[in-house]
Amino acid sequence: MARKTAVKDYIRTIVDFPHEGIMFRDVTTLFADPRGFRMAIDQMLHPYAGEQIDKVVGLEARGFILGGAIAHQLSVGFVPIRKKGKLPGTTISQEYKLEYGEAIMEIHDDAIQPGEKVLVVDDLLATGGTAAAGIKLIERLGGEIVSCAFIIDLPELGGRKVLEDLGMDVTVLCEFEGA
Ligand SMILES: O=P(O)(O)OC[C@H]1O[C@H](OP(=O)(O)OP(=O)(O)O)[C@H](O)[C@@H]1O
Ligand SMILES: Nc1ncnc2[nH]cnc12
Repeated sequence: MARKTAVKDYIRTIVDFPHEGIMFRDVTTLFADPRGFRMAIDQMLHPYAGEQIDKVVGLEARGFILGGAIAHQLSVGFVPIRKKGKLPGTTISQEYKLEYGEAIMEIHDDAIQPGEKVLVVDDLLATGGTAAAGIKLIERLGGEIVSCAFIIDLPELGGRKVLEDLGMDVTVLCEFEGA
């Protein structure tokens, strides 16, 4: 490939993973490259310069990698939203739809204080089910979501509209066609 100049150039596509017909957009190649990783973090943060953000919330699992770096850069705390049964303290739960069946996300019930301004972070927006569950958990704790930031949007899967219909501001760094 020619010289990489954009975040999208660092993302690898694996065909037929985890199922036949899926074009898996693999951000590990972006994370592994110091220039690419810094570019992604800087660009994800850029729209929020000067905005008040009290907490960064990352969605399991790749949202933890991005969220940790972004929270560190902002000098604010990081909060994980995890799949059911992983968090040790008292949690609240939210069901969400997967391609097949349903799953449950959880957050510690003392992780966000009412009125705190929250930035939600994940690597990829597909159907929006994961992020919508995260949004509901944060709002149930009284958090005020400033925005939801992703590296990748898969527009054909409609997640951006799902989040915007929930009243969310959404930022993405790049789009890929196909599921
Ligand atoms: O918009 P959606 O249709 O909800 O899909 C997006 C989610 O799917 C991927 O995570 P995955 O469920 O593969 O979990 P993992 O990061 O723990 O592997 C991705 O990192 C998002 O969190
Ligand atoms: N195509 C895809 N690539 C990576 N992660 C995903 N999560 C849902 N769809 C995905």
